[in-house]
Amino acid sequence: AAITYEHIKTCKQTGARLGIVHTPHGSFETPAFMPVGTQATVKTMSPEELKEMGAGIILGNTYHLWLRPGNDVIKEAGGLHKFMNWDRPILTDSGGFQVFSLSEFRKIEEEGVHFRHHLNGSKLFLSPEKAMEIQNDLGSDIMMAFDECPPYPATYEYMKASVERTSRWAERCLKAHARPEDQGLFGIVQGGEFEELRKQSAKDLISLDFPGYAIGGLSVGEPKDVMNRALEFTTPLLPANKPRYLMGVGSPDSLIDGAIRGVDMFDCVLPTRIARNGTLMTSEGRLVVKNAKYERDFGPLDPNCDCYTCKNYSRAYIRHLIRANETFGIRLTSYHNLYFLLRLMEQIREAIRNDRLGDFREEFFEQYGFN
Ligand SMILES: CNc1nc2cc3c(cc2[nH]1)N=C(N)NC3
Repeated sequence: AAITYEHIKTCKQTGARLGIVHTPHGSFETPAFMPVGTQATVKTMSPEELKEMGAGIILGNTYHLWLRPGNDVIKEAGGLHKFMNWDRPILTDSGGFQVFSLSEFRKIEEEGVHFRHHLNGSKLFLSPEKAMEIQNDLGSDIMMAFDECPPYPATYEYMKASVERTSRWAERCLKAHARPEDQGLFGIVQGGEFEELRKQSAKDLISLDFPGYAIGGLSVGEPKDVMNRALEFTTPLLPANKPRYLMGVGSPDSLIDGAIRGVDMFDCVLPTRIARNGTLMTSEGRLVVKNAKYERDFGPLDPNCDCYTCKNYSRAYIRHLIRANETFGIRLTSYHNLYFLLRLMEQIREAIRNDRLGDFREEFFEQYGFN
């Protein structure tokens, strides 16, 4: 099989697990954070810098790459790995979420979704088969099934019909899966905050025997306790010998709380997105470097960080670059934020090794300033 999960151990203090995911382009340790490279680049970072900071796998996006430059172009280049010069694992999202979050969308039918291009308004159509064809051309190691991503909140009735359709679409994705020996296809469990529907969705997808499962429909504006409760009754439904991927998460506290609840893989645009306006994640909490109080602060962004940015540049200098709209500024802030999250995942894995992730959560929350 293209994707296999190796369980190393489960933390004795929490439900967190330490593992390794093996893919055709190499392996990565879990729990893992996956930097997002929506348009075939993790914004402002080179592949060498991503490797230097320890990124084991990155994300690409079916929706965006289909629209621009086109999956045909990337296929002709020899696939996404060659096109972007990244020889480690790549996971591509299926476009399900992007259609519902980006496009003024028209109509969901059994066949697929009709919607308008989010940039030029032209009419478009995505289906399970089309999403699989695009990901096949991209050549990603992990493909995501094409699912319906209901808005939050949604009624039980709407969510029930949506889950049943997502299960039918998952089966169609499996049928359209051209190269299962080279690419792994993950099913996406939906069902919102309804335990019965999460159970139904998980049951349907497990019967299709995917090599990994994502938990979708979260991190869509629901309160954190709703997300944590949904995780508490969803992750135990999923097979212990396969990776569990919580889509679109997240912030440092959500990564720790997701790992504690048995999640193995995470992705989020947060680190690079907030970096672009000079907001940094540091060991003492969030820091907005444009703030006047840093004008003559010649210390590092984070005194407890040993990343390239923190070893070589000051808050004053980075503040200046960001205010002057100098591109080098967002390179430095992006590098630090990604490094911060990747190092947090290493600390989480270390805490699992030492059966103390609960204690680590207390220490981190105290220092970072979470409640
Ligand atoms: C940022 N929050 C977020 N929630 C998500 C949920 C999903 C997703 C992407 C997400 N991102 N992709 C899917 N194909 N389905 C579920």
